Amino acid sequence: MSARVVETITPAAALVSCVMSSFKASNRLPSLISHCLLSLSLRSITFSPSLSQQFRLVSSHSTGPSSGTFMEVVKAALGQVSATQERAALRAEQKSYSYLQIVASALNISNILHNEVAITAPAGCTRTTNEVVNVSRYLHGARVGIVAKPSAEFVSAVLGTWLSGGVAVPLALSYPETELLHVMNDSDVSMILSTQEHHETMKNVAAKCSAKVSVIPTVTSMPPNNNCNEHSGREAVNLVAELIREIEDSCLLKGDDPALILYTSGTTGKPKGVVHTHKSIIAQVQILTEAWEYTSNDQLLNCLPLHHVHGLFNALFAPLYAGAAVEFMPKFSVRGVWQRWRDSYPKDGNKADDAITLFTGVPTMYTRLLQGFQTMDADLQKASASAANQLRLMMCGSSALPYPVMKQWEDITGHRLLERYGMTEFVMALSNPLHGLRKGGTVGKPLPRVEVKILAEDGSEVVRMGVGELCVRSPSLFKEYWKQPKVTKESFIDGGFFKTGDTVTMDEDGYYIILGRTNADIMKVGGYKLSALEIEAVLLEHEAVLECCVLGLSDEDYGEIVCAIVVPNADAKRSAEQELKPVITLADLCDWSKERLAPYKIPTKLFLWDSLPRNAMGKVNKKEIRKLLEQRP
Ligand SMILES: Nc1ncnc2c1ncn2[C@@H]1O[C@H](COP(=O)(O)OP(=O)(O)OP(=O)(O)O)[C@@H](O)[C@H]1O
Repeated sequence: MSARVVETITPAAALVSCVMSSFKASNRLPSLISHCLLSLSLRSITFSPSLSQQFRLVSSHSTGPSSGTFMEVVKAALGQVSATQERAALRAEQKSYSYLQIVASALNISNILHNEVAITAPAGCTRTTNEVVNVSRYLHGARVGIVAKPSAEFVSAVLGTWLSGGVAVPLALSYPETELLHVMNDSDVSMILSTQEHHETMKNVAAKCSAKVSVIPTVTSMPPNNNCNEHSGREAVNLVAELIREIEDSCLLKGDDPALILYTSGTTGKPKGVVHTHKSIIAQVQILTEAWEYTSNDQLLNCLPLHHVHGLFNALFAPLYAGAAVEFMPKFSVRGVWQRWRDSYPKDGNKADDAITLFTGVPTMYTRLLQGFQTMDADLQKASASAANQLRLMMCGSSALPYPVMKQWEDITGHRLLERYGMTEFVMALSNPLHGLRKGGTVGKPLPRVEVKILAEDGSEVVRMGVGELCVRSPSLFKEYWKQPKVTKESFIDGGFFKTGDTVTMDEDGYYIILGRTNADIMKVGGYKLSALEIEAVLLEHEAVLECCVLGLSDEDYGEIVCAIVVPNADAKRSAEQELKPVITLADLCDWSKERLAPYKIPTKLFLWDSLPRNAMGKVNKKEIRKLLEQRP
């Protein structure tokens, strides 16, 4: 029996059930790519009856495993596809890209990788290229760095890497060279796929770590006002036939093989490479699709970077998995977002064909959108609020959503933001419900198939309403920290629960409350353990406060003291300037806080800043700020 047959027998059963149940895949799929490509191809290709006949002809001649195996199911499913409109999978910069175009480009990239990366099978690998026919593309888990703004090119580079048996390493465009080199050296990238605009820069960087660089070819977009038939005829048939061969090749992958390495933001230490497998990725997209009911009727506006899980999973992989369309706005623009919503739902009550139905963002995005809203005239405000109201779902996460922002957003748009909690290592674990009560200040309950527990410092399990470290077990859990077996081992407790490093508690209804990163947000002040997030939430209610950051500074007497950094809002600044007095003093703040905070939680140090230094995900690196403040004379 050939190696291919061995590899494909188990997934075959999984795929049968997947196809039979309207493409809701089972957990045993061998790789995300197989499923994505299956769904993509099924949803996108225009088949006239004659084409279906042609296709059956092609497929029956293709060299695949015998009847009943993985590819037979795909071929049968494809053969049954009736005439459907070719729809957009992605939109960016006024262009639309069909699923088929993305897939075609992924195939192209797979060819580039095949030609450029000479890979030998690692020692101990039983799946050598000699054992099977037509698997010369297989990269045996070689890392491929991807440098592209959110675009069709980015998506096809990831899919092309997976098709080739490579591991995708999305690289941040914003990284300074030293950080980029750290990530590239740490992950040992063999090849960088970059778009033309970053090619020269990447050539210079890659030369320093002996990686090759290749340009991601521009993905062909759909012709304007013509949604179908661009790939009709033999071209489509040939593409699909090639796609099938690629899927066959990708059967070499096991679910447990690495697919993706994402680097943590480094807010709690040096960035670590978090390795996700095909299995953990498919599990996560299924969980999100189920929890938030993503469907092919959805269109998501994605303004997030794609080297973090929020932008990559919640706002790209999961919607694509569900057959939805994703529209990129690579540079978040307050005007642009409001405008896009107004275009989706024009005043006359109509809904545009490409109307956005889903939005997800970090809290600072909503703060900025609210500021933008305040600057509009009454008519524009009315149109904007009404348009936003018509989206199906608006979500928020990556850091704590301040209650005043949530409240104001709901007052204006009618949407109670769905706040959820996640982390690079397991993507998403807790979420407020799609249906049912969304509680401000909480991140809801475990998502489907996710288990959590709270552990006290002595390792005992904390019961209801107690405080401790959140531990997560989920099919979406990462496999390991790249090349850090010791750190990986230390991150898990018995039973396979991952220690998040976040201190949490639970309210009377079983909703989880994030108190913050144990080593950055939990302050030890004179014997009390205080949550910086809790104090921030209160200070944000002050009328002069636009943003704030609370952290503990070392102190000889108390261990730590509570320090608040406040960014005042424009109104407060203006009236302070007119009255020639400070926007807010520590004495004012203490006075105001007395009725809202216990005495030991009231800040004893205050800084007024023009803005807070935030990373691409809107997060403040408190360790860096603390270092800076403690170094001051
Ligand atoms: N809704 C939320 N409310 C509060 N905190 C959140 C929320 N969602 C995510 N977080 C915080 O973000 C963290 C995960 O972010 P990420 O995986 O990017 O790691 P990081 O803390 O930014 O970087 P590093 O792991 O390097 O420290 C969580 O552990 C939690 O502290």
